[in-house]
Amino acid sequence: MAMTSQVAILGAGVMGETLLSGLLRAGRRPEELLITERRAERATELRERYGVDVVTNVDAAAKADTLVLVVKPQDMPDLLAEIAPVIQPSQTVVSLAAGITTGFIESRLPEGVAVVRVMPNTPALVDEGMAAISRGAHCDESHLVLAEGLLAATGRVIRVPEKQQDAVTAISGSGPAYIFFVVEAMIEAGVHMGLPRSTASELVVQTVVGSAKLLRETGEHPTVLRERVTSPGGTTAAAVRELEDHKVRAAFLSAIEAARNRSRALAAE
Ligand SMILES: NC(=O)C1=CN([C@@H]2O[C@H](COP(=O)(O)OP(=O)(O)OC[C@H]3O[C@@H](n4cnc5c(N)ncnc54)[C@H](O)[C@@H]3O)[C@@H](O)[C@H]2O)C=CC1
Ligand SMILES: O=C(O)[C@@H]1CCC=N1
Repeated sequence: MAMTSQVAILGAGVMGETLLSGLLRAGRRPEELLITERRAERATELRERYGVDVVTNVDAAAKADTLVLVVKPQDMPDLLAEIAPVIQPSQTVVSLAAGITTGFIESRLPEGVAVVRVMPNTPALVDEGMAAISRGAHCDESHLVLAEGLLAATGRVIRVPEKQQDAVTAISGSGPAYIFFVVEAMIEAGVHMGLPRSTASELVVQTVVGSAKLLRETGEHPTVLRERVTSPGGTTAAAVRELEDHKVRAAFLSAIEAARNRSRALAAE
């Protein structure tokens, strides 16, 4: 039986810390949270920074009602083997690992444990995260609501059928990296044209933030917004023609399909 209403975050790397800090910002007390972390130095750093207890995986699985698994997909089998002997069907498992199915996790835990699969993203660190959640075989509404409560601390949450999770991973899970890639390229272009790096950086970052806000607040289709920037015979038309000539749109389609395929392959590994 779980003894408290604690949430344990198992694996406190980039995404584990993002969730931990988000829960604390959203008003959870450090005593309600536990973390586990294989790297001792990292564990000490997080305990000092956030005032949360660091425990072993077995202790976390014995104590917490909700276990949030945030290790790399490759580390998941070992972690599941470690917690399986102590976990009870009254506990809820929430997995943030790319490519790992609820069926895989269920098959390695005692019969009846509710598993929720989540794909978050790193803008959660500034409360602008996008998370998609899917139910496992033993989940009811209360488990989904519980997972939504955790993820809503750091941004938006939607529910998707699990078969869509590989595509979700490729779009919003990896998505911030594509945007940062574009930002890097735009800053580099500014520097090539002689702008100071700091000027180029400020211009690009605010342009990305402003464009995102315009999309969100107007609800307009991106094509409409792009057409508004594109004066006939003007500068934008010249640039967009180059993007089309370099098949940038096709490159995005291929890149995102590669991410989707990699998510599928992680499950097989
Ligand atoms: N970084 C991202 O943007 C996103 C990551 N994810 C998923 O989140 C998971 C974690 O990713 P990151 O945080 O980026 O990786 P990371 O490598 O930064 O963090 C994983 C942490 O788990 C620890 N760890 C590994 N095995 C452990 C064990 N048995 N017990 C305790 N701690 C253990 C590692 O020492 C490390 O600190 C992955 O499954 C990934 O697919 C999902 C969406 C976005
Ligand atoms: O690159 C990865 O595998 C993880 C999943 C989504 C974002 N980062």
